[in-house]
This record gives sequence, C-alpha cells and structure tokens, in this order.
Amino acid sequence: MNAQLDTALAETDASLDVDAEIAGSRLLPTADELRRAVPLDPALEARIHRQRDAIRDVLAGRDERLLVVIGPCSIHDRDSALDYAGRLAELNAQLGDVLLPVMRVYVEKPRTTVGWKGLAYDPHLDGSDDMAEGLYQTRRLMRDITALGLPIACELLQPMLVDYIEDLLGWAAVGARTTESQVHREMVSALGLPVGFKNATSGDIGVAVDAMGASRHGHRYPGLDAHGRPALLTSKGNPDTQLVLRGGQRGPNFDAASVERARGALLEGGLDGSIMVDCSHANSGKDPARQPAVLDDVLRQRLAGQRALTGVMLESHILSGKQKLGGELRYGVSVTDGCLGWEESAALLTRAAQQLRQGVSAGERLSACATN
Ligand SMILES: O=C[C@H](O)[C@H](O)COP(=O)(O)O
Ligand SMILES: C=C(OP(=O)(O)O)C(=O)O
Repeated sequence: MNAQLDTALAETDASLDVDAEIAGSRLLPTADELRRAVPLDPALEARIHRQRDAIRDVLAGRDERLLVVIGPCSIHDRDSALDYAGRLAELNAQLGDVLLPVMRVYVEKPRTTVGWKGLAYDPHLDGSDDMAEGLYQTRRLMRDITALGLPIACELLQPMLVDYIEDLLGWAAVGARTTESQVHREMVSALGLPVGFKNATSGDIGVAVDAMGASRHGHRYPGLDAHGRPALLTSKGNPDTQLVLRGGQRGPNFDAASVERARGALLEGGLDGSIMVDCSHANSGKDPARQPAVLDDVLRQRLAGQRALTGVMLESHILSGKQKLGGELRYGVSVTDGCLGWEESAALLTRAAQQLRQGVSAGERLSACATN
C-alpha cells in the first residue's frame, strides 16, 4: 500500500469501543486521503465527465448507440482486469459507432448469505479483509482502466465507500438486493452520474421504478463529508437513472412483453422509458452460455422498434466459467458467477454491432424513401 496512507492507519484503541459486540476496529483512510494518494488528473477527470455525458445521451435517446456494460462478475486480480480492459478498449475502437462499451469493474459483491465480498473488502482473497489495501488497489485499478479510454461501471453497495471511487465512474448500478433501500436511493440522489436500478430478486420491478422516482428528488440525510466527519448532507436529485431488468425468482424478464410492461410502469411513474437488460443473473438462470440468446432477443426487439431498450449488461472474463476460491487460481476465470470467455464475448459484440449497423442502414433507407 501507499506508504503515506500506511503510517496514518493503525488499530484503534479498544478501550474506546462503546459496543461490546464489536470484536475489532481498524481505521480506514478517509475518501479525501485516498483521493490524494491516488489522484485523478484534470484531463482524465474531464474525460470521465464526457463519458458520463455520452451515457446520458444514450439513456435519453439522443444517441442511438447501445450501452453495453460488460466485464467480469467481480474483479479479483489487477493483471487480468487490465488485460480484459485492454482487449475491450481495442474492440471499442472497432464497434464504437453503434455500441458504447463500459467495463464492469465490480469490487463489492452483495452476497445472498455469506461469501467473498470483493476486491475492495478482501484484496488478498483469504478472509484477512485488508480493506485499506483493497480501497487503495480499487482506486488505482479504476484510474488505470479509465486512462485506457474506457468508461467503467460498478455496483455501489456500501454507501460509505462511494466517495472513494465515485469520481472515476461512468455508470453505476444499485443491485437487486438493495434497490428497495431508502439509504441507497438517497445515495443515488447525490451522484452526478447515470445509475441503473435493478429489479428485486423476487422479480418485482415496482421497487426499482419507485427507486428511480425517489432518487430524482433531493434528500437530506446523514452521511460522511469528504474528510470523514459525520454530516447532514443535502442532495440535489439525480435525473439520469435507468431500469435494469435482471429476471427474478419467477424467471426471466427480457422478453418483449416484459419489456413493454416495464416501459408502461416507467411511464406510469412519470419516468422516461430507459431500460437495460441484464443478460446474466436470473435472465440466464446464472448459466453464462445462455447470455447470447438473451442478447439476440434484445437486439431483435430493438430492431423491431423498441426504443426504450437503451442498454445491455453481460458478464464476461478472459476465460469462461467460474472457479472456487481456496486453491490455486486459474488466470482470468471468475471467482463469483460464471462468465462468458473473451473470444466468445468479442464475437458476440461484433455480431451485435453488425446487426445494429444493418438495422440502422435499413432504417435510413426507409426514411430516405419516405422523403424522396
Ligand atoms: O453477481 C453475483 C452474484 O449473483 C451475487 O453477488 C450473489 O451471489 P451469491 O448468491 O453467490 O451470494
Ligand atoms: C450482483 C449483481 O447483480 P444483481 O444485483 O442483479 O444480483 C451483479 O450485477 O453483479
């Protein structure tokens, strides 16, 4: 870890513990300290603002490209994450006319019960939970990926961690397990970036629509200021949100009827109909091999005129499948949910781009006929 940060961090004085149930306490850097240790230069900051604007344009329908949030289910090592980012940046140069790729750099994992919680929590993958190091690695990695020209996305799970990384993100998700939480809605209302709310694990989309409505409003809520002090914060409200359909306990919800129902619910809630389909999770029954079929269906709906479909999400890594933590790890294989491999992912995006180009040029031909 950064030496300057390291000396500032120590075990806190146990005699100060007011709660006997807390078995230990270690200081973390404040967001301000970490940002100073891993700074963002003004040129990169300006680039991230342009990336957010480009994503906002897609969500609002001003840009016809398809937003593609793609990458590992979770990041567990820097080398494979940078390797993946390099490949995606190269592919972006070829497909950027019709797709807007954003890399999943997911460093916090929500668990159904218990399990590894991600690089930010446990960077050594061994239960030692060296979070000061995890946050440092996270910020450095995110900065290095954005420097390749790629916008990045992650799930914002623990509101206290947002300030450590928020300035680096192009897009963020609130996950299926937290969409109904008022605390997360307040958090989103203070973010200056586009955010997708996922439907609940039950499949209920109403909570996500409510979340979008709630986070458009300004809120007053307790949190931490940039120096880590408790403060009453006042947010302005975030107008740039999107509904993410990820399927649920009753099955998938990416089909045309489900998408149209979701669009109706958004309009009824007074919201623009911007929808992303997560091709993974309950929409693929957690079988990565099913993600291409979901993507195909979404593309068919888009080409048939469903303009509310502005984005897709795919879980993809260097190599396909998944592996358990514990033994020796294979390079580039997910340690959480199963992913598509890179070769297949690249072929899939290339095919999607071709289909979208053909669709667009067919559309242009039709409008040219109409005006002649
Ligand atoms: O995206 C990843 C997982 O679906 C999510 O973190 C839940 O994982 P779990 O059910 O294995 O805990
Ligand atoms: C955990 C995730 O998704 P969900 O909230 O849909 O389960 C994820 O996208 O990594």
